[in-house]
Amino acid sequence: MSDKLAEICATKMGEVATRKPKGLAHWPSPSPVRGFEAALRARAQTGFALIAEIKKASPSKGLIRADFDPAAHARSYQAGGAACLSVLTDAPYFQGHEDYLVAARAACDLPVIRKDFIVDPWQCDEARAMGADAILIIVAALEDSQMCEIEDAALAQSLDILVEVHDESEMERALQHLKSKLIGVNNRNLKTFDVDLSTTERLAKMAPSDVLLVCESGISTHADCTRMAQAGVRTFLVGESLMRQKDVEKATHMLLTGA
Ligand SMILES: O=C(O)c1ccccc1NCC(=O)[C@H](O)[C@H](O)COP(=O)(O)O
Repeated sequence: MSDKLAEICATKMGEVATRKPKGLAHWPSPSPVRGFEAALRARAQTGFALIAEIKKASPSKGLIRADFDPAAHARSYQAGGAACLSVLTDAPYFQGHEDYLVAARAACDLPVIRKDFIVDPWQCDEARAMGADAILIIVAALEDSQMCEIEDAALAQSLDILVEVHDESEMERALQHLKSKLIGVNNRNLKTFDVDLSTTERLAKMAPSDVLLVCESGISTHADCTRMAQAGVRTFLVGESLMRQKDVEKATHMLLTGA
């Protein structure tokens, strides 16, 4: 595990150990789950499928968007053609908040992943209570037994799971131990924060045909998407490059269609 990821996970474990899960008392009426993986699979059959990320700040770039409005972003992403949303709820490193997920999901019809560092199964219950449709499992952050427990907790809540890998050994662990067929290859090196799209091209060769691969991080143009499609990957998770745009709807459409 990289030093940065270890630091983030230690912070998250401290937080999880010292506070109680927020549940139905906090979010009294979670709406029915929206199919996250199904939406991506449907869209990837006919074009590029986009998970558009609502990301105020990041460890690598600091503040990305000062005039941050998650509901407005959600509407623009949907109008621009996104299939799903990703909303950062981690506060210490991404300046995220659970309220951003609630606001974004209420503003559109898209399925939403709670983008956070899930280190304890109860975070899955909390994710569903706030309205999330999917959670992230970061293979690099967890032991095999931990990631299986978290996956089972997510499935018990009818949540979809995006499994995130960075290299060959993490891809092998994901394929060997987890049930989810939605696997994201993160192109960001967590030691240097450099992004290298060839990571997806390399790891795509390892994925069985029933796995839907998601190319994560460092995508900023339609040409990037077209390049990834040569490796058989038609599904993308994009944050920063869209968050920095003035006209988010137009930029989302341009990313997906090239026009
Ligand atoms: O974005 C970061 O700086 C970062 C640093 C450390 C751990 C994770 C990080 N990002 C999480 C993500 O997976 C990205 O937000 C997501 O793939 C979108 O990437 P991008 O399009 O490059 O914003």
